[in-house]
Order: sequence, then structure tokens, then C-alpha cells
Amino acid sequence: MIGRLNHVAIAVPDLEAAMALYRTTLGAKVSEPVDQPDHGVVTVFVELPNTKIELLYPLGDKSPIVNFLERNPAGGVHHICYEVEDILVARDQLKAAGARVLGDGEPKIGAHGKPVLFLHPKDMFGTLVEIEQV
Ligand SMILES: CC[C@H](C(=O)O)C(=O)SCCNC(=O)CCNC(=O)[C@H](O)C(C)(C)COP(=O)(O)OP(=O)(O)OC[C@H]1O[C@@H](n2cnc3c(N)ncnc32)[C@H](O)[C@@H]1OP(=O)(O)O
Ligand SMILES: [Co+2]
Repeated sequence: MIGRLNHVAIAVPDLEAAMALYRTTLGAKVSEPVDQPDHGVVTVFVELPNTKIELLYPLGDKSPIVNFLERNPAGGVHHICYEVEDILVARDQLKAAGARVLGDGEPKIGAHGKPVLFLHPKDMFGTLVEIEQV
């Protein structure tokens, strides 16, 4: 079911500083910030030869990453995103296997303009997992 690793997301308390670290200190190609109001975050993508790093910053006080940053004030790895061919088939298989699909269970359009869903970290060995249909 899961395919390539699409991205690893890091929630950060200071987006400009994180962009400078990846762009200047680490010498990577870093996008400009994009507000994602449907998801309550601002996203920046760091392009790597074999995957991407998604830098996440809260957008609005109801952002789903506010609690995470309160628990991890210096920031931290927030989720990993795997690619799937058919997100509805994947969703139904995951639900049948007992995994909790977050939100209303219907895919939303993510940062790449593709449908995404999230699986509860408690069902994924402590890791918030995102699946993205590509
Ligand atoms: C533009 C879209 C973009 C894309 O790639 O296309 C994105 O990736 S958007 C990313 C932001 N959106 C989301 O993260 C949506 C899914 N997330 C959620 O619904 C929440 O973050 C949730 C439910 C995973 C956690 O919410 P919250 O922290 O408010 O809940 P709790 O405090 O009750 O936590 C419950 C329990 O889970 C542990 N937890 C929370 N977040 C994580 C995490 N990122 N990784 C691992 N574990 C996590 C938390 O510590 C609690 O554990 P406990 O042992 O009960 O203390
Ligand atoms: Co993501």
C-alpha cells in the first residue's frame, strides 16, 4: 500500500530561522512560506535529492500543531508522509486494520494539491502518519 516517502515534517517555533538554517547553514533549496488555511499551518518545503522536508508553523490559534509546539518548544519532527496510489482504498484498508483516520475521515487537499489524510500516532507506534495520493 505505501510507496515512496513524500516528506518528513518538522514543526518549528520560528519559521524564518528554520528557513535560514536549511537555506544558509545546510545549503538546501528552500521554498517561500505558503499559508494553508484549510490545515491551520504555514508550510515551507526543503527540496532534497530523495525526498522533502516540510517546515510547519502554526496559522491561527486553532492550528493542530499548537499543542505539539507547547510540548516541544524547540520544535521537532511532527509527521512523516507516505505516498499511496489510491487514498480511499488505502483509507478503507487502514480503517479495517483498526487505524484511526483523523478529522472527518475524508481526504483534504494538501500542500501539493493532492488528497491527504492523517492516521492517529497512537496507532502508528507514536508517529503521526500522513498519506498522500500521487
Ligand atoms: C498543508 C497540509 C500539509 C501537507 O503535508 O500537505 C500538512 O502536513 S498539514 C500538518 C498539520 N495537520 C495535522 O497535523 C493534522 C493531523 N493532526 C491532528 O489531528 C493532531 O495534531 C493530533 C490529533 C494528531 C494531535 O493533536 P493534539 O496534539 O492537540 O492532541 P493531544 O494533545 O490530545 O495528543 C494526543 C496524543 O498524541 C500525541 N501526539 C500528538 N501529536 C503528535 C505527533 N505529531 N507525533 C506523535 N505523537 C503525537 C500526544 O503526545 C498525545 O499523546 P499522550 O501519550 O496521550 O500524551
Ligand atoms: Co505533511
